[in-house]
Amino acid sequence: MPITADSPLFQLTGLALTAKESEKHFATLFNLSPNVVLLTRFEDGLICNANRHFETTFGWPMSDCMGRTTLEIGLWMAAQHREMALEKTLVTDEPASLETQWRSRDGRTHDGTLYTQQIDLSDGLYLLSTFIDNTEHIRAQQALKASEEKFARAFHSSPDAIIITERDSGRYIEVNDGFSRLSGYSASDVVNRTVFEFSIMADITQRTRLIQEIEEKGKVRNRELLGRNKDGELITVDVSIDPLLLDGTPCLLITARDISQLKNAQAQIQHLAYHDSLTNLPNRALLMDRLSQQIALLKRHNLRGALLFLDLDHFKHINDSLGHPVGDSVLKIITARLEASVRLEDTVARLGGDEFVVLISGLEGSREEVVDQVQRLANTLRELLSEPMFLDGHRLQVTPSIGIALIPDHGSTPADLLKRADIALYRAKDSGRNAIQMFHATMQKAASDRLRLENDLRQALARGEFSLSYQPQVDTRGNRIVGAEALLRWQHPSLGHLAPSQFIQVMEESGMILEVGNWILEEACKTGRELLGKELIDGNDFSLCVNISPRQFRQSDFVERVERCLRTYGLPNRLLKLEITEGIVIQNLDDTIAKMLQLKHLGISFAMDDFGTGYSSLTYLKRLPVDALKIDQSFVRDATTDPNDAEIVRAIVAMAASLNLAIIAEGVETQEQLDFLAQLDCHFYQGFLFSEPLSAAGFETLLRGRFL
Ligand SMILES: Nc1nc2c(ncn2[C@@H]2O[C@@H]3COP(=O)(O)O[C@H]4[C@@H](O)[C@H](n5cnc6c(=O)[nH]c(N)nc65)O[C@@H]4COP(=O)(O)O[C@H]3[C@H]2O)c(=O)[nH]1
Repeated sequence: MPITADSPLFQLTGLALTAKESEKHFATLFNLSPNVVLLTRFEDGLICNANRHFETTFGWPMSDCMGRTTLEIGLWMAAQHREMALEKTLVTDEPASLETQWRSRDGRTHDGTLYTQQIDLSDGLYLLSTFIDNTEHIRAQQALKASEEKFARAFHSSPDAIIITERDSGRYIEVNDGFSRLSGYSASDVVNRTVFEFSIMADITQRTRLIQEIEEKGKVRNRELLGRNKDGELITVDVSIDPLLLDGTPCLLITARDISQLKNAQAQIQHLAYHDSLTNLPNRALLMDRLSQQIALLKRHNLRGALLFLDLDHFKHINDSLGHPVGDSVLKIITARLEASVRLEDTVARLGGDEFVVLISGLEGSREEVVDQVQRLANTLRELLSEPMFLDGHRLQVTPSIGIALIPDHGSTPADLLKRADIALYRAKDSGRNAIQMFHATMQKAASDRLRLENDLRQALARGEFSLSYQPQVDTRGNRIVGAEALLRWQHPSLGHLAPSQFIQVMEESGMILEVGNWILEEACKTGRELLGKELIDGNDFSLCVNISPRQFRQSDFVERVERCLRTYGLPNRLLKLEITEGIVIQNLDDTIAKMLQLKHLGISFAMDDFGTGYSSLTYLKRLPVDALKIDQSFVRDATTDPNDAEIVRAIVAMAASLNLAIIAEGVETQEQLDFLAQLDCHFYQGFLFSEPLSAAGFETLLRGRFL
């Protein structure tokens, strides 16, 4: 209520004051009023007086607005507003109130409550207006409302469950939709009831501990808890809690998020990271983990364990010839057989491809007894895995090779043990496969020697340490040189000259034979070209024999490579004879035959090397388009002394004759051997008797001597 001249206070104080003093007093009150007070002429709003507050609030000093009307200075937002205010004063003597807006000099709008009252003074009718500026208050209220709305929206639309409970009683005060989604309970189900009446928190005793933690640390963040929904299902939730004071009551603001799916996904990822997807067996990472646990455990209990490293013999052939789906099924059957034959506490792992590892733990007894136990188990596994399996109409039999390392005898770290079991496996394979081999310290040396050899071999080609020797092949009838076999030589920087038998297999296994084999072919063709150019050999009556390893032959572009090489050196195709071994037919006979036919079509011929030492299947031989058989030197060597070998040589010669194949004997060292062969009508041979393998220059000299 504005203070006016008629106000009780004024009148009360006025009783004791003179008119002059009253006027002064009024002026003081007028100016000191915390509200805006304005005196205008009733009829037109001419500004007669305004207090300081008016001046500061609306930016109109008295000097600027005196003598102007309120409409002229734009105080009202609209002229009707003023009329409404005037009208209100007509119906009551009391100050009339009106919610309105006034505009300040700089155009800003002020919301306020306007009290107006007519004052009848001696010189006319006036309007005393008191404006209580509510702008800030209204703005603050609006901001509060907006903020409340914002929070209410955030509260209700949050994907997370948000719950407010009283801290001590556990009474639900408010829950959002997220809570209903998570728990299955609606707000009306729970509000005003306590958390103790539900089992939404699977273990309610945790609540006390959480409250304690809040008291100590001020909050709880991202705690993984178990919840239970209305259907009784357990859910894993991530919970954060903050303390809250509502109307003086300590409360808890709880946000919870269902992380069950996330946990499942995490568990799945974890599983995938530690398991092989095809067989679901533990993979290398998990095996290594279990192995290190086992090593510690066995040590503590003074027990032994064993690591069995298994690999399936010729598994690649199954994949290559019957396809990967059959290969996969074989691996699954092997997995099932392995799992069925070990104890639950043992681990069967797949390291990849056809490599499996069985970790046997807790073996008691003396070392001999443990070795015996493990060997018996390995043998059982070997027999079990070798049982035939029937897949896709195929009867398959896969045999394993098994390497064994004893824990802790053969290593104290997972890596060492695995490496040693692998070394033993390698030895088992080397000894003819389908075998079991226990690690032995001497194997370590062999393995590291082999590794060194492999590393040295990798650099041999680039360092120019390889060369080719040529061993002449002779026709006894006329003692003519009818060909030469190119033989690889390696001059090792520290070990000196190494025979191919010491490194060809390493090259074959490591794949280096592809690159080196290419080089051999090129080198032989280059020499052939030179000899031809010098007319030291007859393009129509000479065979340049090059050994081709199975892996080299299996290259998909092998035919093109050979053709390209011959073209590059301008060598007649018929000059080239490829020496293959029976190993070539182990894989995909049809493909081998197709490739051979392609090469034969180009004029290239084939000799079957080391005949008699391998499978020597007549079925293969009949189907393979070879031109010649080479009698292995092991038979030739003893043919004159051992009747068995003599018989074998005789049989090979007869077989060659009946299949219409040429025949050549290798390793002929004595005249006696030569005579024996001649008597069988075997006239072609190579061997020290005629010449050792010679360097290209040496061979050239030999040829030159014969032509001169
Ligand atoms: N005791 C005796 N030995 C004789 C006699 N005449 C020749 N030899 C040796 O017998 C081997 C004949 O070669 P191979 O049977 O193809 O057997 C070869 C062949 O399988 C392989 N090899 C050699 N060079 C190559 C090559 O360039 N590529 C491939 N893939 N394998 C090769 O290494 C094997 C051994 O080669 P080398 O050590 O050069 O041994 C050669 C040769 O030096 C003899 O009268 N008495």
